[in-house]
Amino acid sequence: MLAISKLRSIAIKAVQQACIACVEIQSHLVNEETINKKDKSPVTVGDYTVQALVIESLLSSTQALGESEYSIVAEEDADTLAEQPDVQNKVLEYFNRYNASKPIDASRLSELLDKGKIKNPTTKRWWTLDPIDGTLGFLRRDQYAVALALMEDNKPILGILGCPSLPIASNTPNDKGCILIAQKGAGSFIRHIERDDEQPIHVSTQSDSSQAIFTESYVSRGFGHELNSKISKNLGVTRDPLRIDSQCKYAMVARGDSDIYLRLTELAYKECIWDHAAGHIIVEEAGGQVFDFQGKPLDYSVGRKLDNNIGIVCSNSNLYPALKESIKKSIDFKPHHYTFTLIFE
Ligand SMILES: Nc1ncnc2c1ncn2[C@@H]1O[C@H](COP(=O)(O)OS(=O)(=O)O)[C@@H](OP(=O)(O)O)[C@H]1O
Ligand SMILES: [Mg+2]
Repeated sequence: MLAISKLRSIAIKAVQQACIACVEIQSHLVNEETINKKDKSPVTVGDYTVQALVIESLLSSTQALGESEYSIVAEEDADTLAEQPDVQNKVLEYFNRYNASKPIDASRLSELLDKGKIKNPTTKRWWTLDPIDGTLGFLRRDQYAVALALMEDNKPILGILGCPSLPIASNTPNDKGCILIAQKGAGSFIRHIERDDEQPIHVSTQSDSSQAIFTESYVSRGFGHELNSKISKNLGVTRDPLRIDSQCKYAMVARGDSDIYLRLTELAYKECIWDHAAGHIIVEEAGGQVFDFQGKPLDYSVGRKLDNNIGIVCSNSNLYPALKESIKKSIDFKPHHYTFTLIFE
């Protein structure tokens, strides 16, 4: 099996190229290039182009080193794209521009995209990819991320988050575009999209909950923001939350710009694994905690969704115990986890 350090470089290269493509595609995006998937979430030329580019890059880099193919679990597939010939042509045009040495046709494009369609990985190591996490942020020209994780025995061992619109540091707001990287047992790092040097990152040491900085989704889905404000009130938080799209929220906690990220929108919603695997290991390797609302570890062993988990609790280590208590005070989970009620004083 390939050394993890080799796969780390391969994954960074794939995400770096994807980020460059995202920036260009975003600058040319017009509404016609947005179509609706069955679930009505917007999928753009960007999502398909990036999924195909990353899969092609991972396959060719690992194959060149004689490694057998790893399963890939990714957000998009070719079905909706095939119904939209104009969008498909645009995706092919972009793909072949970035992959000029090995141009492909529509059928190979579908084949590449559909590699990500599997329900359950069949290899010990497997990739999970969200080509554009935070599609709404991408369309709004705000925050989004290319999220790639390598799993081994159903746990993340590598996480790469490409954040093309996120400033490399909070004190240099105009210097945008960073990649966060974590390898199991080797820490978390940040690098600029256009530079090779990496700096270690750590979660904050904040232990005064009144000063804690919460981060939550930009859009409030279900009872999301209401629940978070309940929990932060019970924790004694006094500051307004940050609202950011995508796994950039994990990035903010991992580098200490935020102390807590909470996510629970409705009980019936099951989180997609590609929305969490990369951010999860990046926060853990930066010294933070990632569990669900009942304190359970995230279980990536049951297919494309976190079916055994309820929501996400991500925090620096100092605040985690008090946060758990505040969650207990704010939500009453009923037996068998079928329902819960927010507790109002
Ligand atoms: N109901 C509900 N609850 C929780 N999560 C949901 C829900 N519906 C969708 N999604 C997934 O959320 C991903 C975007 O999350 P964000 O936190 O970036 O949302 S937001 O843009 O800030 O509102 C988004 O990922 P992308 O599709 O990659 O953008 C979805 O996978
Ligand atoms: Mg996506």
